[in-house]
Amino acid sequence: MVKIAPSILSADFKRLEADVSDMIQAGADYLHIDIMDGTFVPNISFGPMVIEALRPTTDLTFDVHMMVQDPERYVDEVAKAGADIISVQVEATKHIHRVIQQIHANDVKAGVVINPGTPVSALEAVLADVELVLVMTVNPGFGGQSFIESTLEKIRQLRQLREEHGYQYEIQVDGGINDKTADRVKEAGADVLVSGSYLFASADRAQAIAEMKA
Ligand SMILES: O=C(CO)[C@@H](O)[C@H](O)COP(=O)(O)O
Ligand SMILES: [Co+2]
Repeated sequence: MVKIAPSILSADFKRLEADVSDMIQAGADYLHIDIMDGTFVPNISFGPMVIEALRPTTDLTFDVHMMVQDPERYVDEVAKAGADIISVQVEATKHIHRVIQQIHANDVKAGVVINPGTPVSALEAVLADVELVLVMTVNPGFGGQSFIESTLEKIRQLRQLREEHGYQYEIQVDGGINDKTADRVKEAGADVLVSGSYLFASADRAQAIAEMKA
């Protein structure tokens, strides 16, 4: 069964703790936390302080998606704040292998992320070293965008490479995931579905999560 990771970018920040706890009750498997720096992406969200504030409220897996230029500058701080998984964009660093080592040195699982315009081949050399591969199904920076069809093929490729080589990573998708697109990414081979605007706007979040998992 797939895992569901609500993205708190779409939460109500004035009642963040309550919104997070509501999603946990509703059946979330991971909490997806988007850090945006205003340089790698044209938006600024929040930093490690928010992770630190939420950490004592739950044991749920904190899945941190860093949309930050040169993420090596902040990985240690994000780990110390309480991340369980840290994923970095392959386009944002000249030293992807070194950043993965840095994440692991903090006893945190490492993920790598590719934008819709980046091919799977850009991370082939590190696929054996990571616990998660995130295929962006929208261009990163904002919630509420439409799913990009051409990303489905990359999910299939990652599934095939994992089978061929015995790699261990989970395949995660992020952007435009709702009741309709969920079935398509599952069929292509995704293991973890990130969803922000759709889940947070659902009148019955438990039902929305259960339907996505089904
Ligand atoms: O990383 C990002 C956006 O860059 C995401 O995690 C969004 O928060 C997903 O939002 P929806 O597309 O599901 O509304
Ligand atoms: Co994200």
